Formats: sequence, C-alpha cells, structure tokens
Amino acid sequence: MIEFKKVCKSFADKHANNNIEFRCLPGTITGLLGVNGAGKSTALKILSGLIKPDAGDVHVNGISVGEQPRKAQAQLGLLLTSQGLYPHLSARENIEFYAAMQGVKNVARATSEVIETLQMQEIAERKVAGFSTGESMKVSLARALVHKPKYLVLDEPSRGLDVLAIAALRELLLDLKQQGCCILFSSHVMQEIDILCDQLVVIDDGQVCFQGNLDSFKQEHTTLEKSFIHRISNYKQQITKDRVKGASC
Ligand SMILES: Nc1ncnc2c1ncn2[C@@H]1O[C@H](COP(=O)(O)OP(=O)(O)OP(=O)(O)O)[C@@H](O)[C@H]1O
Repeated sequence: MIEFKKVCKSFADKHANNNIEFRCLPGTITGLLGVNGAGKSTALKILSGLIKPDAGDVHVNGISVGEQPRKAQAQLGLLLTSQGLYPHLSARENIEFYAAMQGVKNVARATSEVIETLQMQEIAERKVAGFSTGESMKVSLARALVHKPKYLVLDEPSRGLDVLAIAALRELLLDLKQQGCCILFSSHVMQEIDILCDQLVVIDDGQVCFQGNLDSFKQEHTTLEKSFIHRISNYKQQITKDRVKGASC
C-alpha cells in the first residue's frame, strides 16, 4: 500500500501540499487529478523521496520514505516530470544503467524485454540526445518498469506519446494491475482517468478535496470532465468564502 500521512510542503508562502492524506491499494489504479499548480507533482516527488516534506510522511509497503528513503525507493518504479536521461547514452544503455542500479540480476534480458513490451526496438540503439518528447517518455517509462516494481508512480505518463503508444500504455497498466501492481498516476486527460482508474484523488490548492471511486465523483454528471469542472469551481468558491470569513473575524 502507498499511504500519504498528513504531508505538508510549502515553497515560500505557497502551501503546495497542505495535510495530504490518502491511500492506494495493491492491484488498483489511482488517478491523481488537479488543475495546474494544485500540488500533484509535489506530492509525487515527496513520495519518491526527491524532496522532503515540512511535516508528515509517506509509507510504501509499510516503509517510511522519510526514515528509509533508499529502501522505499527500491519498491518503486518512477516516472517524474524531470526525466534525468543521459543524452550521450543510447536508449538501451540508459535503461540498462538504471536496471543495474536497481540490482536487476539479468540486466540485458530485462532491458530487452521492456524494449519489446513498449515496442521501442527502432529507437533502442540511438543516442537519447535529440529524441522527441514522446521518444524520451518511452525511455523514461522503460526505466520505470525494467525492475518490475510492485509500486508504479507516474507523473503525466501519456505526455507527448502518440495514439498507438497511449493505447499500448493503457494495456500495460491494466496488465500490471491484474498482476497486483499498485499504480498511482497524475493526468490532465479525463478519458485516460475514466478508462483506467479504480480510485480518484483530487487535489486543489494543496489539499485533497475528493477521494473515492469514479461513480461517486461523477454523481449526476454525464462525464468526468463536467463533474471535475463543477466540483473544482464549487470547492474554489468555498475556499474563497472561508478566507473572507477568516479575514473578517
Ligand atoms: N521548487 C519550487 N519552488 C517554488 N514553488 C514551487 C516549487 N515546486 C512547486 N512549486 C509551487 O507549488 C505549487 C504546486 O506545484 P506542483 O508542481 O506540485 O503542481 P501540479 O499540480 O503538479 O501542477 P501541473 O499540473 O501544472 O504540473 C505551484 O504553485 C508551484 O508553483
């Protein structure tokens, strides 16, 4: 299980994460939704151990990211917005390097398998320098998957991918879910969330404003998009009212 426990993080006076609490279970896919600047990437970076929270913690499979970051990271497959690929290495070498760092026993075989799964054969031997956004994303995704993690964390994974690659990614995520993988991903693509997710976590202004299944989120609305727009505008109105009330007290 991935468990956010009252996570807080501020940048100057901006509360990027304000008491974030939610759980993701094995064998499920959780979609993290929110408008630009809501706090999604900050939450995923804290989960990954890349930045430290001001307060709170995240547990991965019962391991505290704050206390044992390396041990927690070893459980995770990560795809974050800053990709950190080595431009002078080929796609294959980038994946192999990461697999070796993760302690994969047969690095060459694991790398070839993931290259085949993501249908990356045509770009595998090319140097990453000059790769298109989508090509770089595929390498990053392969790197996240090569050690067959039980926990997969993806920040906007379909960014820059073409239609075929997006369809393949969806199949892959559903397959991993069937195998018991716990998947948490952020996205702005409502259709993707609608097709894939068992659970939805919506963050606004650094706070969780909804956690539950898609049906309870949609309520009377016909589409996820309509429901999202309706709920976010209601939530923002309420926050503004609370702030005005707080200021006048
Ligand atoms: N390193 C930083 N320094 C200053 N402010 C930051 C930093 N990282 C994030 N923020 C601020 O924290 C808030 C949340 O940012 P975050 O990147 O988590 O949002 P997001 O939900 O991922 O947005 P998007 O959908 O646009 O990627 C934003 O207002 C952002 O400007």
